[in-house]
Amino acid sequence: MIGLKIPKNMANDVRKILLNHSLLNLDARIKRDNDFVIFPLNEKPDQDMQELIGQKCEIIETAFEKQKKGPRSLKDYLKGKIDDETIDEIRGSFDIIGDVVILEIPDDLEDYKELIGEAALKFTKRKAIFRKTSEIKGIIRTRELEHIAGEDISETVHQEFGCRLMLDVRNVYFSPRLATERKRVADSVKGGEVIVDMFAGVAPFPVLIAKNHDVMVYAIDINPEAYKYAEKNIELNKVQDKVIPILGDVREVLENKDIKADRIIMNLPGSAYEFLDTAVQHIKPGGIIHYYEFSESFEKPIARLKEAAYPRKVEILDKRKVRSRSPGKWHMGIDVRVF
Ligand SMILES: C[S@@+](CC[C@H](N)C(=O)[O-])C[C@H]1O[C@@H](n2cnc3c(N)ncnc32)[C@H](O)[C@@H]1O
Repeated sequence: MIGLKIPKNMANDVRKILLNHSLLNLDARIKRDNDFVIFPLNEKPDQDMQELIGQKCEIIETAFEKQKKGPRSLKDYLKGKIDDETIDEIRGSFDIIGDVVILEIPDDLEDYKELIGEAALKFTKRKAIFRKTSEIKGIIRTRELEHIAGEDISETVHQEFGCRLMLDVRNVYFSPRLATERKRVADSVKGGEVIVDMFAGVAPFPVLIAKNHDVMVYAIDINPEAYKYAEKNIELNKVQDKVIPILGDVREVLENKDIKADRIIMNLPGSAYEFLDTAVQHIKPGGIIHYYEFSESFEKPIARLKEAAYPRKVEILDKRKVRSRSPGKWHMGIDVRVF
């Protein structure tokens, strides 16, 4: 069977990436020794995935023991009670944030919510299970949640690429699904940069960047709760001398500060376009904007970027579908250099 051999200290983060991309073979047992972990894979990861995981990974051919019998998956726990297709849908909706699991349960399974919650609790071995009861909405981008199993705790510490991120899932925006996007951006940073995260939330981008580079990051957010956790996370990750948290509307904050940035992060995909003029005013010649937008195609966000920058010239460095938003619509990421 194909295995992915990686140094032990990377195992936790890589396991999450493999699970998110359905690459981990759950029927086989992970191998471990003092220095390395070997994950059993369903298929060989493509080049992009291998680069993301890191250069220290090695694809090898090796034998794995079979997993012990007993309920291991959500399907095993719910067998005979809910049909397999619906369980797959619920499983696909899982967001695991620290000790908290957030999942989606279709309305017609309302009567089974406690059962599903208990199964999710056993399956994930986390502390609290919440059900999504609204879309992400409003300026601060939070959603309503219903507690369905375990302890009713919504504050937790999530681990991501060596960073510890404290947050309350009820009061702030946070998506573990953006972990690989954050890593991609952080990996492109160079030492000495001045960076502005215009919509920083609990500061996952700034903390990851500052942990790995000698930089100065301004982490701005309008949500007082997100600001509070950003302050905590900066302290938890010991990056106080590199990240400055600022509470306020980014337009007003930047209007009163003479900041010129080498890099600006604009992860507010529903309305970041309204703030492009501010970003262009504060980006240095040759600086990079990481711009995000919900869109069906790349054309619209690219046209908006060009229009906002005019008469300055832009170079599109990269464009990608970060994740699916709804059928036909994507959370697009565009990296652009502004001259
Ligand atoms: C989609 S979240 C992104 C959070 C963070 N970048 C992350 O990856 O987790 C967008 C954030 O923008 C903040 N926000 C919305 N409008 C804002 C504004 N005008 N000025 C500053 N922050 C704003 C929200 O409070 C929210 O935390």
